[in-house]
Amino acid sequence: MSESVSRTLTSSPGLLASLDPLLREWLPRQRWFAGKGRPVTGFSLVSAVELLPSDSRLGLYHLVVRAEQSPVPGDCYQLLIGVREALPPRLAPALIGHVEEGPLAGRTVYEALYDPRPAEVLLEALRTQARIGGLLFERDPDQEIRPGLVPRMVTAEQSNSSIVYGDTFILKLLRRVVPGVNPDLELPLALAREGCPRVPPPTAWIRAELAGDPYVLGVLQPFVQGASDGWELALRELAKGEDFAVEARALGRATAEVHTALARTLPTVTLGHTQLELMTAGMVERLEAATQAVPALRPYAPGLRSTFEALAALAAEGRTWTAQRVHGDLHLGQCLRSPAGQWWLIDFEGEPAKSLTERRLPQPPLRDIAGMLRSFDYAAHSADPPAPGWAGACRAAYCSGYAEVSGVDPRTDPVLLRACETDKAIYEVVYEARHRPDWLSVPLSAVRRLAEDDGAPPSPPPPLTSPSSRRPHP
Ligand SMILES: Nc1ncnc2c1ncn2[C@@H]1O[C@H](COP(=O)(O)OP(=O)(O)O)[C@@H](O)[C@H]1O
Ligand SMILES: O=P(O)(O)O[C@H]1O[C@H](CO)[C@@H](O[C@H]2O[C@H](CO)[C@@H](O)[C@H](O)[C@H]2O)[C@H](O)[C@H]1O
Repeated sequence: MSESVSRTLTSSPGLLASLDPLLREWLPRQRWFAGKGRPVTGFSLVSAVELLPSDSRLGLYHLVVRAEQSPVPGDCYQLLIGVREALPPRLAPALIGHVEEGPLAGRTVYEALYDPRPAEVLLEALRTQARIGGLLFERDPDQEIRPGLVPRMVTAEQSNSSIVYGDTFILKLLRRVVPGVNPDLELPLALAREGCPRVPPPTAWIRAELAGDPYVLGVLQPFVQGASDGWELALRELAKGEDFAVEARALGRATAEVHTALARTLPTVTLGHTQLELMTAGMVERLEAATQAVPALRPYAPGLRSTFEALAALAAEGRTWTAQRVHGDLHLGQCLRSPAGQWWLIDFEGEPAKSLTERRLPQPPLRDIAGMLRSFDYAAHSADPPAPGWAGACRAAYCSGYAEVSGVDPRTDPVLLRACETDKAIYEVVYEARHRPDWLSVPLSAVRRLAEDDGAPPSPPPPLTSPSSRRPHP
């Protein structure tokens, strides 16, 4: 490995103190900062590794810091901090600030991922399977990484941060990090072992042992070149007044391929009365918490609760369900279509708001299906004017595609499907209220429909190929 990467130091004591005022201001503004709405009251250092010497022209620190948000315990974040005398204009958007005192006094610190050199350092460490301080850069021995791939930071709105290398690989660096097995690495590795072609197989990853706990900090995967995500494609078709049912059906097939591979390779369990009680109790609890957080939900709470009660009633009659590992946060933005027309599923991290333990629990596959059904509805209701007929055709085609591969049509289980969709719509209301208040009306409109409907099961599966049913403009 290169000379520059080989120098590792633990943090000097004053490092975090000198960065503290700058990070307090900068961190809460980041899209991936999970603790929005509560001020950061301080930082504690979990780990510091100097990847490029800070007394050189360009320094680079890898930090894991806990952002205290008293009185609640704060989250831990992975930061890559570049250090320079001054920032060239092209790096202006990456500025964190000018350090006043401490070991970096007089220097400028910035978000290093915007800068090609620090990004190259990470890829080089993965390529050479470096061990730097507590950071373990590991690679699938059967996959090669060519040296010298040119990095560029992905600028899309993300929960984490990604760098594309030469259109060959994409490295996702997790931002809010928690100890334990991370499904974003665990599930794609399991699917790769199973030979599932719908998920890019991890090439390399960054792990760390921090304060005695194991962490996954990043995953490098093949980059699907020229791909568009399902959300962009759906909006494009909607804007043209075009049907998306053919793609929705292909997405249903891809989802079923992933589910069947996961069920083959990882344990499945039967959910009986007790587990179902726990599951519905969780749904009701999330509803209660959501109505506290978002008062606009309150009028709909009784209608939404009755959906969960219908599920509890089925369980009480002795109905059981099979649960397995699932994607956990499936929506159109997590699906990539290659120029050759193949669909890939990405981002197996699960819902960021849930604990790692919850995200790794086996779930009914209808959880993911509900996520995608919601996503068609999201696209249709973010269009102007809303296009519920378009969403209906996509939802039907998606279920049909799923049934073709798995042998199970999701619509034959309407009570659980409706409960999962309702739970997801409630999650989305909270997510939007916290991250994108302008979008709140989209899941709220679904909540209104789900609460006002009397819970009658959806109509039987419609034909696979229906003509474009986008509602004409009123
Ligand atoms: N293997 C890949 N090939 C091409 N683009 C990808 C790949 N993985 C992710 N992306 C792009 O990067 C974006 C962010 O990836 P994602 O895993 O969803 O991150 P996050 O967890 O931060 O939301 C995706 O929306 C997609 O556009
Ligand atoms: O992709 P992430 O893991 O960051 O997921 C989070 O953000 C998503 C938005 O970017 C959010 O998805 C919601 O909005 C989508 C449109 O932007 C829509 O397609 C999804 O159906 C809807 O849930 C997701 O919920 C959140 O976890």
